[in-house]
Amino acid sequence: MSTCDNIAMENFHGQFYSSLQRDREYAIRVRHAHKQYGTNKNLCVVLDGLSMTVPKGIIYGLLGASGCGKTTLLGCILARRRLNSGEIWALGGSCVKGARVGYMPQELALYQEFTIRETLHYFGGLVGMRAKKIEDRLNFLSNLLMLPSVDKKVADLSGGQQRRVSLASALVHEPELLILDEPTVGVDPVLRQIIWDHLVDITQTKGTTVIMTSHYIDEMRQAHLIGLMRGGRFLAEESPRDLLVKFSTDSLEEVFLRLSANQILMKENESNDMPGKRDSLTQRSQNLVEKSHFLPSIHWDHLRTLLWINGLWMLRNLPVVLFMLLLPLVQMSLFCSAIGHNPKGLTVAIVNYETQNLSNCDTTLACNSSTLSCGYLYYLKGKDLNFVYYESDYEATNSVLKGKTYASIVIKSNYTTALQARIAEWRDAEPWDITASEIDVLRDTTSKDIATFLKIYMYESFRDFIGGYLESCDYSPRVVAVPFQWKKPVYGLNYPNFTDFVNPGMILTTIFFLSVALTAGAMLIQRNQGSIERAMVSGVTPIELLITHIITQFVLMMVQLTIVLVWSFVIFELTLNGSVLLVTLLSILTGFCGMCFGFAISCGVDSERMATYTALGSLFPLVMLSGIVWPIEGMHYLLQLCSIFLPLTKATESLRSILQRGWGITSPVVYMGFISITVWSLIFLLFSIVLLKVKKG
Ligand SMILES: Nc1ncnc2c1ncn2[C@@H]1O[C@H](COP(=O)(O)OP(=O)(O)OP(=O)(O)O)[C@@H](O)[C@H]1O
Repeated sequence: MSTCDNIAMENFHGQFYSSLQRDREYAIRVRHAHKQYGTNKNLCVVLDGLSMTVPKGIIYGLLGASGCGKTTLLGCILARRRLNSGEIWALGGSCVKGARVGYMPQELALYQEFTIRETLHYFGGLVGMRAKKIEDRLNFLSNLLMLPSVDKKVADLSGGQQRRVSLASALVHEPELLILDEPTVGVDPVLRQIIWDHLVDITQTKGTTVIMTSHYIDEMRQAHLIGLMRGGRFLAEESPRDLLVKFSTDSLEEVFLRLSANQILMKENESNDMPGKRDSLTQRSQNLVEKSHFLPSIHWDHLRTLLWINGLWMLRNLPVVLFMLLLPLVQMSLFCSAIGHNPKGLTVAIVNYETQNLSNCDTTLACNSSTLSCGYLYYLKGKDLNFVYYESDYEATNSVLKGKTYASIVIKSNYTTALQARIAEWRDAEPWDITASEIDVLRDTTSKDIATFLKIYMYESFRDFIGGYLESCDYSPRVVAVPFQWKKPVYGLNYPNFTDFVNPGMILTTIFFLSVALTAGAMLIQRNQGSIERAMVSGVTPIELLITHIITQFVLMMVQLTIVLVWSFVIFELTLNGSVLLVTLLSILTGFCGMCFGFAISCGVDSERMATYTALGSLFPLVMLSGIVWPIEGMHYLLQLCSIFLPLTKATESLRSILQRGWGITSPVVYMGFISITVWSLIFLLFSIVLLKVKKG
């Protein structure tokens, strides 16, 4: 049972039972409808106690100036907008949707990239029509509405042709009730008459009820009944013939003008004589705001058609889809090859006062060596540095000042003898020997990482050099080593690398934000094209929309995920010590969370531009505060508190522990990541559903 039917069932009881019997004779009955937009300051009352009666099997023309509320009234009849107060009964229930109604909105609300045939199969499929029947109707309607080749894309049609496809989409399933918002705009007079003849024919032969709006007042002569709307009410609701006779004219336009003038006069009298009458009228109207339920109402026809249309959309937008699939590949390739590797080929200025003759520089480490400086430089060069030799420390300093080199290394003239003395007489070493055995280093530390790496290279090469020299003198190298015994790390590598640290966060951020972009983009495109609105009138529920989008995006996300994981662990061989299954599951949950966030964004904002700003605006705080590029322990304690509540923080910690520590799901750090990302997905989903509900008004 659909949401609509549920509401109708609720309202069967009590005071409405008898009136419902009466309402069954009418296609539509509206009583004391009040609808306003905005709040106190910007209050705009569109329907002001309006009542409307549409018998079955007639054409009802809704006329009125632009902005008088015709579209709003149709939206309320279709339960796409809520009344503030008043009652609406449509085809015997409190709202009407699905196969019983055909709706042509004012805006086009068609997928531009689909052909006429695909468009009609989409709308027919949504209301459960079989393909054969749709084809028959397609032939009939394309002849009737003089459509071009049915295999032409909607985007390639003229404005008038596109509106005719929109009309055909409303007519395809031969509904009981047709609601057409300006169906004849942009249609030439001959075709306009053909459309009118068809509408008259289906009211007579099939008992169809048609409610239509038009700006061409005089074409409404052909309607059985017209409602002239102004100031939120009807000036008249009669047959055009009666109105023309009553006002002794042959122009409906003149009738409208004279009724409008009467209304202005009456309003002036009302406000002089009876202030407050309007308020009491509004208050007397019973508030029967439709209760919208989010009970799962799922139809296979809807799911099948929505999935087909989503797949077709991807096929028609192949460059966009390919871009979304290639993006993670490019991103992971760039990340793995550009981030976290030790800098190589750094240029360093060298001044070796011990020997300026490089060809004579003996690098052999022997106890009686006279050029130990050459030995040290040999080890340092092994760190892949690029040496530039200078004759004086003045020149070397200048090269650092001018940014030609990252550091200058100056070795004093009696380096070897001083170093040998320092080692042999370590306790009684003379101060000048200590000074002469020191190497002077001048660095440019504007790049923290390069400065740190240079320092590490110099320490490590000195450790290896001095160790080799001491061994050649039969000393233990440990005598001069820093007195720590670095055991093999419990988790991680002897030389931890930055790529491994950032990779878990990188994988999750990539999956999360690609899902956000895909989902928010697809939903907004459809919403702004009006196709979601139209699908909902065809009976599609928000839950069905969510399910089909989740399935479609899920397929894309799985491809993206496979690319990201294969690139990280197979191609770039980053550390993977834990379970591949857990890594995959956590990544899927993160992608799902991204989808839910994308839904929330698309429900919360109205334009793709705002969606992009929101997604970008959330990307940076998430990357900065989730411990992805820098440990959370290094952040301000207030930010540390914030970071706990972000969706990617616990998930990143969890993935890092799986990848590097090899921990399983029983570890609290690991399962907290799973719990946190699941809770966030639910929060985003609930938020989307609440927004959908609230925004409907
Ligand atoms: N979502 C909204 N929020 C605020 N105001 C709205 C909203 N939708 C419509 N309105 C206002 O309500 C009034 C009636 O709009 P509506 O679209 O129903 O008019 P209309 O009679 O269909 O106009 P037209 O013939 O030009 O299509 C207009 O003044 C419009 O600005």
